[in-house]
Amino acid sequence: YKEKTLTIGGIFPMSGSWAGGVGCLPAVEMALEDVNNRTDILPEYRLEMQSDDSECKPGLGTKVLYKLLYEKPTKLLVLTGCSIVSTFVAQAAKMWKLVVLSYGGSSPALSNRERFPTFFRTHPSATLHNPIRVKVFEKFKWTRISTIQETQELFTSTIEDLEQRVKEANIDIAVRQSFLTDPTNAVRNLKRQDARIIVGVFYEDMARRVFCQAYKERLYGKKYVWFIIGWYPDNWYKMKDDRHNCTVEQLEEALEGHFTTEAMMIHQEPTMTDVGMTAQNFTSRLNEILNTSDTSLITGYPEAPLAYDAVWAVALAFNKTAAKLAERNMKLEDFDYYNEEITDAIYSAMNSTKFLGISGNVAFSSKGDRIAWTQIEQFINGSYVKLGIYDAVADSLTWYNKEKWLGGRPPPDHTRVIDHL
Ligand SMILES: CC1(C)CO[C@@H](CC(=O)O)CN1
Repeated sequence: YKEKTLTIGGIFPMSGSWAGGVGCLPAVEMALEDVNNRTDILPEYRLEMQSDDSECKPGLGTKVLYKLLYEKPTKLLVLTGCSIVSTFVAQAAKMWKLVVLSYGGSSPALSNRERFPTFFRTHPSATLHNPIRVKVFEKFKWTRISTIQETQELFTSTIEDLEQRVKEANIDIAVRQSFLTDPTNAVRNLKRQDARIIVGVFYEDMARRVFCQAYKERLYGKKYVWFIIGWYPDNWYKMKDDRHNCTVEQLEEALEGHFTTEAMMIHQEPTMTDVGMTAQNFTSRLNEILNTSDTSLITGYPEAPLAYDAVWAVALAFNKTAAKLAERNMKLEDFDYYNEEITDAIYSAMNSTKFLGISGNVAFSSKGDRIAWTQIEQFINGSYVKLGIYDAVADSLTWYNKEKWLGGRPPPDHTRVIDHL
């Protein structure tokens, strides 16, 4: 029992623009231990991993991939983190008939079966923020929206997806602004063009500059609603940053009442999952392994459930594939980077993944995208309050009626005659 070994490759960013390997590698190792302790999963095989650090750099990530491929034993699949590394690895991996599973890739560009025919991800695409944004626009009858984005591919393709969705909902994006490093003019133009309901997509360092400018332009308060990204670190606006000259109090004033959206990366119920523990069990085990009192300092900590579930998705897919291949008198260990039949079997097993993991229901769209729930919060008196949860599959929005309006009611999306009376 478990006398044979199957090996996968793992590429983890331990430093760089997203050092998510710090929180995710321990979660992957925990999952490998857990699946190898299960006698009902891969009873003939131990699942092992060879991994290395990409520093979230595509070139180094590619070098790690080649090392994994040219060193024995044969790898049956590769786990990746950062989007930028995943795009390089997933384009190369198909030449070795390898399935790639990302636990940390959020870029919408990865939802492309032409470029990435064997790619899957347990990390949701950044476009997952858009359906709940549209749902909330409809809830408050906002049909005139404005957008402001940092010119990065991640944000450009997220706004493109939003444009698509709002059009289908008969909502209009009346004002579009973008900036590279200095948002001053973009924010000024939003004010000039009477933007009211504003979706802002940028990294947290730019968010501080945007809201400092919003403070100066008075583009905040009871007439405005800002929607920004919800996965910035806690107290992101309090970080020391000499690229803007506002005080924390000024930023807090400009930020009062803003909404954030984010994908939910950990199961919200205390219920037992299909991986044999509750989300709380997972969290306490991980905290013990990380041996830290302040997990907010661990990059990749929020994404750790995605990494843990990625290993389970691999183990369950290999389990299914082993049985399928046996019908054709083939074995997983026959894989040799050329055998398309084995890749196809792994691909179709991965494609039909469906289990309740630590990160919630794990399932993939036809493009390999993670299907997940999203949540919306509001910044009220200096802290975030959960306003609602959206399940896009069931198209159901759960709303807690906790929102606060500085003007006592939802602001209109444009100037109305009565405003002048
Ligand atoms: C939510 C976030 C921080 C988005 O970027 C991901 C990293 C990436 O897409 O490269 C990790 N998770």
